[in-house]
Amino acid sequence: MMTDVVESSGSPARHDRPEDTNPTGAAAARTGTDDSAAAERIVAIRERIDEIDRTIIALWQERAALSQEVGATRMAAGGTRLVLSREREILERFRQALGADGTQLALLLLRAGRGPL
Ligand SMILES: C=C(O[C@@H]1C=C(C(=O)O)C=C[C@H]1O)C(=O)O
Repeated sequence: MMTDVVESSGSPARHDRPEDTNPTGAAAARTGTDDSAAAERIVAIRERIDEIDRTIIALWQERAALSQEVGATRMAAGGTRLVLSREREILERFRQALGADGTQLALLLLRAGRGPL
């Protein structure tokens, strides 16, 4: 029978799984499965995911600081705070590499570099 489960994203998803086979043990609480081989692999993959996330956060912060420094340097020299042609290049780079999500990501990156407008 179909059962409703709430996945970690918070959105409900439907699975063909009898209620009495829902994973319920301690490993399942951490990884979403009672299968020990799968749980072990998931834990290993998550270590790399966590490493990647730390790198992304550090790079995000470095980029924002550099972008703010460019803006401050330019304004101190009498230039503009933003250069829209350069921003368009960056949006296009991310769109080409990642599609529509890339555009959204680039918009967030550019916003982080601007600080409050
Ligand atoms: C960092 C710069 O200044 C601003 C910020 C940008 C960015 O975060 O990439 C790009 C263009 C400018 O609007 C730059 O001109 O390179």
